[in-house]
Amino acid sequence: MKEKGLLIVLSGPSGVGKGTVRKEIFSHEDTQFEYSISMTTRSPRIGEVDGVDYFFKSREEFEDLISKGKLLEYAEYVGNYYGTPVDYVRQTLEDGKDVFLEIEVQGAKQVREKFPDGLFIFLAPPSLSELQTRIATRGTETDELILNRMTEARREIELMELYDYVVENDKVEKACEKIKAIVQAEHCRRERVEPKYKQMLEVEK
Ligand SMILES: Nc1ncnc2c1ncn2[C@@H]1O[C@H](COP(=O)(O)OP(=O)(O)OP(=O)(O)O)[C@@H](O)[C@H]1O
Ligand SMILES: Nc1nc2c(ncn2[C@@H]2O[C@H](COP(=O)(O)O)[C@@H](O)[C@H]2O)c(=O)[nH]1
Repeated sequence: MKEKGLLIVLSGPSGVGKGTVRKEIFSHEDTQFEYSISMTTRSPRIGEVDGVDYFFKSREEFEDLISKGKLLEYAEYVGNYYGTPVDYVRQTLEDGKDVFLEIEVQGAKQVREKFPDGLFIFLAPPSLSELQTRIATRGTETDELILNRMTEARREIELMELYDYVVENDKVEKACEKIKAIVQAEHCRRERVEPKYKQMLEVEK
């Protein structure tokens, strides 16, 4: 029987660098994970492409997906919906491939309930002031939205102890290496070789 893939959830406050870290990981050809593109009702930022960065939806379309059970998880975050398409995730895991989700903390909590054996990694900022600087430097939010995201960030950081691992995103390369090492270690931990040895010992008897 084909082994199922591993569900990897990268979460953490807005602006910590989840997208930057994810893009760096996926920029390498040897990366074996499949990225699940989220749905959102947020408007595209300059340069964002529908079907690449997100599937951009109206509120009506998103609420229809919720009512049809098409989302593995969803959350309303600073005035917009964000959610993960359930069919894509389940099918890709069934195909034996690892799926990588990059989502906020409320959504990660819901995924934990449905996939308790997923791998949950919290990306933490070096400090709150550095987090605020990163959101502001990105230049995508108004001053009011930066404050809203910082309020959320304080709540989210309190929940980091619920994760399997916390990785500090001080330097992007270092954070990526740690995440890849965690995933590799998790695969080794799950690879059960006992049946093979039991069989060998049986043959010897
Ligand atoms: N290690 C780092 N050191 C300095 N700047 C960083 C680092 N990681 C990311 N950044 C910068 O911080 C800003 C926010 O990064 P990014 O958009 O990846 O965050 P995010 O967690 O994905 O945010 P959101 O959840 O809002 O989408 C970007 O301008 C990015 O270039
Ligand atoms: N619960 C979910 N959160 C998601 C999903 N996709 C992205 N996100 C998170 O939302 C915030 C805001 O994102 P932004 O692109 O507007 O900056 C951020 O923390 C994302 O990680 C999802 O499918 N579900």
